[in-house]
Amino acid sequence: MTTMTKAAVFGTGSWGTTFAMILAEAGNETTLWGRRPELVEAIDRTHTNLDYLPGVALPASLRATTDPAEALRGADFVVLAVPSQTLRANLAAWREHIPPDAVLVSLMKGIELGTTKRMSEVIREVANVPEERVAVVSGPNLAKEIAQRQPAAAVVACTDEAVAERLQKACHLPPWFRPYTNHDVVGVELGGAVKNVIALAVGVSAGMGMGDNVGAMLMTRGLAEISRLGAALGADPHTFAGLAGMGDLVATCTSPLSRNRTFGERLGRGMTLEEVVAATKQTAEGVKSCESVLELARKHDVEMPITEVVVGVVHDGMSPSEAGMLLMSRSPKPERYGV
Ligand SMILES: NC(=O)C1=CN([C@@H]2O[C@H](COP(=O)(O)OP(=O)(O)OC[C@H]3O[C@@H](n4cnc5c(N)ncnc54)[C@H](O)[C@@H]3O)[C@@H](O)[C@H]2O)C=CC1
Ligand SMILES: O=C(CO)COP(=O)(O)O
Repeated sequence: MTTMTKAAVFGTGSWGTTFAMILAEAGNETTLWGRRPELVEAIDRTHTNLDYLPGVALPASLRATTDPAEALRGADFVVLAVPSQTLRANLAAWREHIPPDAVLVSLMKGIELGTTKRMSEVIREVANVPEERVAVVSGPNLAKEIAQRQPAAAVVACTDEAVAERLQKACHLPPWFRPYTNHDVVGVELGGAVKNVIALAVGVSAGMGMGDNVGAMLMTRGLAEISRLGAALGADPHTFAGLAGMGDLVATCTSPLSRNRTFGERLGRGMTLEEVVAATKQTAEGVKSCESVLELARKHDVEMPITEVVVGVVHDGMSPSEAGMLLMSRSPKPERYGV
């Protein structure tokens, strides 16, 4: 007799809820953990998440709870979808209930402020687990499209190929969700975190009224920045041509659904930072992670000019036109990729 795979998903935001839908429909016994009792109760009873996914019918088999111990009981996969900057504190509160052999899965796309750690590093440190028990899911996965059952592909990364394949199997749901495996955890995570910073830049340019040449320039040179940082941190350069690199960069930088692009667009249109923050109801990871990405780049002596001006515009009062001027006035150089 085969027993059902059990998954606990932490975070009832748009991506946590959508990924929990996929896991539940793929046949895993899935429980969603959330902070707010009213929302959790509504998900559990009415199978809807009106706050984050209005109009979407969640699978009847998907359970929800505010009790981490209940969600984690017997879990094979512990999927983490909270904001990157709160993960450390969240996980510290949950770790005592995590089953000893469970695989911890990060859906998050950020770099921790202060430590410059990737989410898989934070998970390993706080939950005290080896790298073979930590996996990352990333790629062009705008949650709202997937929740409406549009097809999407993703990358499931783990240094242990067998673990990646196990997770791939658990979330493979034809014709809706197609996960590929990859062993390059560093590259997959960097692609996901840094594309948010580049999406802020593309958004600012669009908000200023710039056209597609500017967007394409920022995306392409942004990919060069991601690749340079990846090379310095030991990532596989091929990862950045894949779904978690180029794929996610294009989806996020071009989609009106992207919170990061939209945040940038509002700044580019002349709204103040306070106004944009007040108008942004969901997690736009690049807003905080641009600072930790830049710090990481400086630690490793990597030049990231787009990231620098994003930090300037978002945090240091630089005007969007000053940012554009700075980028375009850099000394001319040959186009070389990954250096
Ligand atoms: N929405 C999307 O399309 C995708 C998002 N991601 C990543 O997934 C992660 C989560 O994003 P979303 O679900 O979109 O965010 P969201 O903003 O929709 O939801 C965040 C969730 O975290 C909870 N939360 C906020 N502060 C918390 C705290 N202090 N402690 C515990 N829970 C807290 C919120 O209540 C909410 O349930 C982010 O790192 C994001 O970059 C990745 C792929 C796609
Ligand atoms: O990561 C995402 C798509 O893959 C979502 O991007 P935003 O966080 O900018 O909405």
